[in-house]
Amino acid sequence: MDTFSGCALCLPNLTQLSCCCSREHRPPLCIEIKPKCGFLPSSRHVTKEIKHKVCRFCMHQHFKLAHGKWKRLSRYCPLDLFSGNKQRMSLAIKHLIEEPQNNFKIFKGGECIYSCKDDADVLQDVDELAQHLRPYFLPSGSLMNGHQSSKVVLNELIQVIVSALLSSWDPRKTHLSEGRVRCEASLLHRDLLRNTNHCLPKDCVLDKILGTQMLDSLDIEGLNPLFKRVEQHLQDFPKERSSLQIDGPYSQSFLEKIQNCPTEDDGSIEYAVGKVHQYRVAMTAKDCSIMITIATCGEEDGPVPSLEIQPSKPHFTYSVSILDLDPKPYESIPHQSRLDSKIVNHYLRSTLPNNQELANQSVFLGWDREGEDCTLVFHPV
Ligand SMILES: O=P(O)(O)O[C@@H]1[C@@H](OP(=O)(O)O)[C@H](OP(=O)(O)O)[C@H](O)[C@H](OP(=O)(O)O)[C@H]1OP(=O)(O)O
Ligand SMILES: Nc1ncnc2c1ncn2[C@@H]1O[C@H](COP(=O)(O)OP(=O)(O)OP(=O)(O)O)[C@@H](O)[C@H]1O
Repeated sequence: MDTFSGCALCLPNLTQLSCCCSREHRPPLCIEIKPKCGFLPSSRHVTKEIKHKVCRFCMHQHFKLAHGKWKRLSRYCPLDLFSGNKQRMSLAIKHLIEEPQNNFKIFKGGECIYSCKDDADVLQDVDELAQHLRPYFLPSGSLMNGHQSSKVVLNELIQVIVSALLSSWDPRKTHLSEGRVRCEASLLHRDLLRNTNHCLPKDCVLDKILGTQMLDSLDIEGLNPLFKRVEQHLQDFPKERSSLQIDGPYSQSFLEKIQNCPTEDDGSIEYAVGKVHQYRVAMTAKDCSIMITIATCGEEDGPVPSLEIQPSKPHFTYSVSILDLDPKPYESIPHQSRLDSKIVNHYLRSTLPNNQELANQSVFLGWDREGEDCTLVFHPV
């Protein structure tokens, strides 16, 4: 905790439900998912073809493993989760359960019962999790036991999470462009990727997050020159830092700068600032978490509107919230640019044998072996 910050946020405890209708007094379950970026960039500014094919999360996994952040590769792909296709979403959640890293946690009655434990035997953990979940998803008299019941229980949990992620009051759909929702690193069968209808219910939590993430329309490669334009402007007119709201406040007028940003680059500072602000908001949405809190509802609780997730299964009351929305600082943009190059170069080097030669040559193309930008720029004299 930053005890010098001078301010603090007081938030409700999202692992609990404000109104828990269960008479059985079973503690609520809360599933926390940090979904990360759910689309492939289509910006013409992207210089590495691989970024149009493999998503940032999947490339980043190899970088994280190499740098010791995690011991095992996660098979989770955010593009599966954001696809709107229930089969793909279920697999994405299954992969999160297998290797939660910092993307998946489960709380029971406010206490974390499942999260990343890098040294633990994962299989044992999953069985332990199933034991916790059994009373929520299997009838008390069920004769099923052992491995079979764990599978059923985890499958039920996955179905409930999918339903909560897709829940929306709006009957309309957001159709997703196919080229942006298929990641070549995802382990899903190509047919499943090809023959599915990609759409999310409008206004479901995934639709809201994805829409905000997509404010990053230029990719960091297209954003970088605009960041430099803003930097130059601030050097020339330092007093404008405050009116351009570079460090906030994140008020209505900040929102207007984002909404009213010109669609084409007219060379103005307004365009550059608008795009930088949009990028920072998108970064926040790429790093936020979803909290899904559920509690069992008995039939004796009577009809409670919109609380039924699956008609033939146990009924749950639920709430879906978004967490960790603190704005990403303006100063982090150069770091983002360097990190992007490192991740992509590392991926090309480590996974694609045919790119070995390209990677070895990369020092001449402007990247050293660590992926740092080391381009020599020759100016006319
Ligand atoms: O850059 P990324 O994608 O690695 O995201 C960072 C997260 O790493 P992750 O990949 O989710 O393990 C990182 O997560 P951890 O602290 O590693 O759990 C932070 O959320 C970081 O945000 P901030 O700089 O602390 O505001 C995140 O940094 P931002 O890029 O969102 O600023
Ligand atoms: N309102 C809340 N209700 C319940 N749990 C919460 C709430 N806010 C945060 N948490 C829990 O605390 C964890 C850390 O929260 P958060 O990411 O907002 O803090 P942070 O200080 O930014 O930490 P970090 O730097 O690790 O991201 C979350 O992943 C979540 O498990």
